[in-house]
Amino acid sequence: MITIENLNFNHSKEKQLFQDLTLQLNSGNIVGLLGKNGAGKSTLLQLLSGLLSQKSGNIDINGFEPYDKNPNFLSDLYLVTDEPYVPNIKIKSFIKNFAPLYPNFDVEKLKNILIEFQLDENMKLDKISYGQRKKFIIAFALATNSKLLLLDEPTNGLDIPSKKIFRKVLIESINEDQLVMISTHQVKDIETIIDKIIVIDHGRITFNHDLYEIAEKLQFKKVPSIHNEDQVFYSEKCPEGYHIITPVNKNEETEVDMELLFNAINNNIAIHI
Ligand SMILES: Nc1ncnc2c1ncn2[C@@H]1O[C@H](COP(=O)(O)OP(=O)(O)OP(=O)(O)O)[C@@H](O)[C@H]1O
Repeated sequence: MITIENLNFNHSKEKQLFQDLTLQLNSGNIVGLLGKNGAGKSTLLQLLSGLLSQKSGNIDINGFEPYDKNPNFLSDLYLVTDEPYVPNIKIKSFIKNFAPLYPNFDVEKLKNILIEFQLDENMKLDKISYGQRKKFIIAFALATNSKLLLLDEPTNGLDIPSKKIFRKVLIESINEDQLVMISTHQVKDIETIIDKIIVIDHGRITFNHDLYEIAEKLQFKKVPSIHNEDQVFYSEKCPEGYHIITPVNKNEETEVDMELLFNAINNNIAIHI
């Protein structure tokens, strides 16, 4: 669905951010795009949505080059930015004006998600909180049924119950034809819903694996002390002892602790998968 080949990009007057970046992503996945501040997550989402143009290299999304801004491409893509721009109108006017731009828009789905998020169609978008606006835009994005959903820090500003509802409505909403990319630092917010992790650092992809591969190859445990250091890829001290990442032993699978894994990758620990 997405093929990126030898992508080179820098913001004007800035040093090179992406250098020969190559990446292939298929539909049917919810991808967690992780990375430290300034790693290039938002820039990558802007390149994929055609807001920015690469300096060289190719981006192909279902046969479209994003920066060409073909209407058929734009009507099958939704980018939720961290600070979504919304006009000063009621939710119902927003739906009336913008839903027709998306041929697969599902009004019933939107209404159901608005109920889940406790939003009312008569609310004015400039009179609601940042978190409520964010929830509305997430609901709208899901209702477009776009093949590509790009969510930049979607859980920023959401309270704890709303984060749970976000995960629920996302999982219920998407199908195998869609690809969802969620950029975040809030690893815990998305660890139960993503099936692939991509980590970028200084514009380079430093980790790109499916969850099932990680669960098959690594174990995440809490131990009182560390005995065999050779067998431990990464450890962090905790009140009960240590959180550790080890290779899988005797085919015993554990739940992936994404925050621990992310910390290990950020500490340049070689994780063998
Ligand atoms: N409009 C811009 N003009 C110049 N430089 C920019 C612009 N936007 C981003 N950058 C720079 O590009 C790099 C990548 O920024 P980007 O916003 O993509 O990172 P990010 O991973 O999304 O960070 P964060 O997690 O803080 O949102 C940073 O060094 C940033 O300073």
